[in-house]
Amino acid sequence: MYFRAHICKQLGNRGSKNVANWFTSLNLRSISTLPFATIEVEKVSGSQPAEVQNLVQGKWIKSSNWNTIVDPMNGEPFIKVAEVEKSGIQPFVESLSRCPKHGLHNPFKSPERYLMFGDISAKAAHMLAQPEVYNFFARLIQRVAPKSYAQALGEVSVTQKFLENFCGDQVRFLARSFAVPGNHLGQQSNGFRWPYGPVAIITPFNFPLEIPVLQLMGALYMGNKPVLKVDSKVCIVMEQMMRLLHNCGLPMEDVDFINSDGKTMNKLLQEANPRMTLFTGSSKVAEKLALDLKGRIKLEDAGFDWKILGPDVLEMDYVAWVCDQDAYACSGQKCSAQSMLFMHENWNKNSLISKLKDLAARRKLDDLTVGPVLTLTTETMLDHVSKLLKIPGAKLLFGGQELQNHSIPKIYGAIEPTAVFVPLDEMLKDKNYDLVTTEIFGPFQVITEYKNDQLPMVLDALERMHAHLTAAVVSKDPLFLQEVIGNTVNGTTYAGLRARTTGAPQNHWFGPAGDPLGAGIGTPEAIKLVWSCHREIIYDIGPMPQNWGLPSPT
Ligand SMILES: N[C@@H](CCC=O)C(=O)O
Repeated sequence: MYFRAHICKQLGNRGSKNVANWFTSLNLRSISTLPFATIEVEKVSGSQPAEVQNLVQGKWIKSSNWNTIVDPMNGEPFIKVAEVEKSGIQPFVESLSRCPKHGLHNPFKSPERYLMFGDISAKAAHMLAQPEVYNFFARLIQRVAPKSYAQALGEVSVTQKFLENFCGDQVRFLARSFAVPGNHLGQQSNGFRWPYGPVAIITPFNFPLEIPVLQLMGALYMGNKPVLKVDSKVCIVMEQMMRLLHNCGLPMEDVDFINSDGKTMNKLLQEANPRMTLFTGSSKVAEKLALDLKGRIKLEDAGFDWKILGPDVLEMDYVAWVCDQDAYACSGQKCSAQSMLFMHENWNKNSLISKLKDLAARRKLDDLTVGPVLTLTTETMLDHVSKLLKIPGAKLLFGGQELQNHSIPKIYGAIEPTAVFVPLDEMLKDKNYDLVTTEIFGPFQVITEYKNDQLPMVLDALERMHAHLTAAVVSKDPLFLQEVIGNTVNGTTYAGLRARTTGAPQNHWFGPAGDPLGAGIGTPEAIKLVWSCHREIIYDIGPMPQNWGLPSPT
């Protein structure tokens, strides 16, 4: 993306220090003059808390129930979210119910809306490419889901590029149909992409902009009417983005935006009965929703994502750097984060671990290259480390300590980038396997080692895992890549010397495989699969066969 290249060049000239300060010191147009924004991102604080509202039936509404969000960096209450209570869901239920099953548009109804969304995407992409706008969103993401400026900007960049991809005619091309000649004159079958109509989207805290925008726009493009719920801790980002989209022409009534607790959302889903719900988040909630919604759901849930370093040791510094980014960028809070590294013994002989340790030591709270963990406490994570260290042969490779000199509130976690070594044979034992493969959504990974003849054990470990989201096979040997890819299932698998587990841009399908409920995000295939179903219209218009006579019954 051109603005990314521009920024990187600037950053290169200045070093990566204090990037946020550098941006705020730029002579940017005052944030309050952004045509859509209702907040000033640098001013949101305990003394000037921001408010987040709900949108239903085309109107922004407050609520008498305010949920206070604390600043993850210092515990100050800094955002007030108007949360809809159970008694307040009726307008949302009515709004969804007004949308028929055949959607707001489809190939036979209001096709001009496909073009309208092409225009909205073009305008929104252009707007997000303006420095004052992308900086606004990158900083807002940093305020609520602390990550480095580069990581926050990466999220804005993926979103901007995604919108560019669906400008002009690209939305209508998503609904491309096909025709197959029939058995006789006048018969022809046509396959169409059909919307579900009323739908729901539930998204997590870790990508406050990228995940909701990509899913929301996909839902809209295909003709659905979504109600969107984003994790309350970060919902302010999407609330502001909704305002940007309205500014770019999105009709106010096309999307409802709700803030509530999980129970209220569950009640809304039960009563409004959306035809499809897309859930991105933890496996536990996903399983409950699948039951409650009787399977009318698609999921992008947890990933215990792994990387295998093959026997050929090459480009050690590069591979070590990718491992560090995959395990610890965003403090390990990506669904794609590297949770387990299987390293061929040749890498261990070549000091990979000491390189990983040095790279992890560069991370600091000042620039948010390591920061608060929003779903686990320090105690829970360190407790997990101690349990792993009781396994025979296990050892702490680095980390394992609370961050120093921080004011991250106790409800959140704050640990150094951490790696624990667990021997492969111990990991595979039934009594250890579940513990070793428990996903810790923080700056934490397990590292293990294998020898040439132990690849089947590694593949066995992978076969026994439950969530199959991202994976990386690092090797130049095509036969090795073939062997590992052919015996595994992860939906987004990178293969080759530069393989990674994280950082999927909008042009890579991102989603789990091996699960009929698995959803995808980003690409045209993901949009079509998640947000539309197949409808076949078989035209059979005649003429009647010559000399047709009444056949015997069959
Ligand atoms: N692009 C992000 C994932 C977004 C999730 O749906 C990554 O690669 O970690």
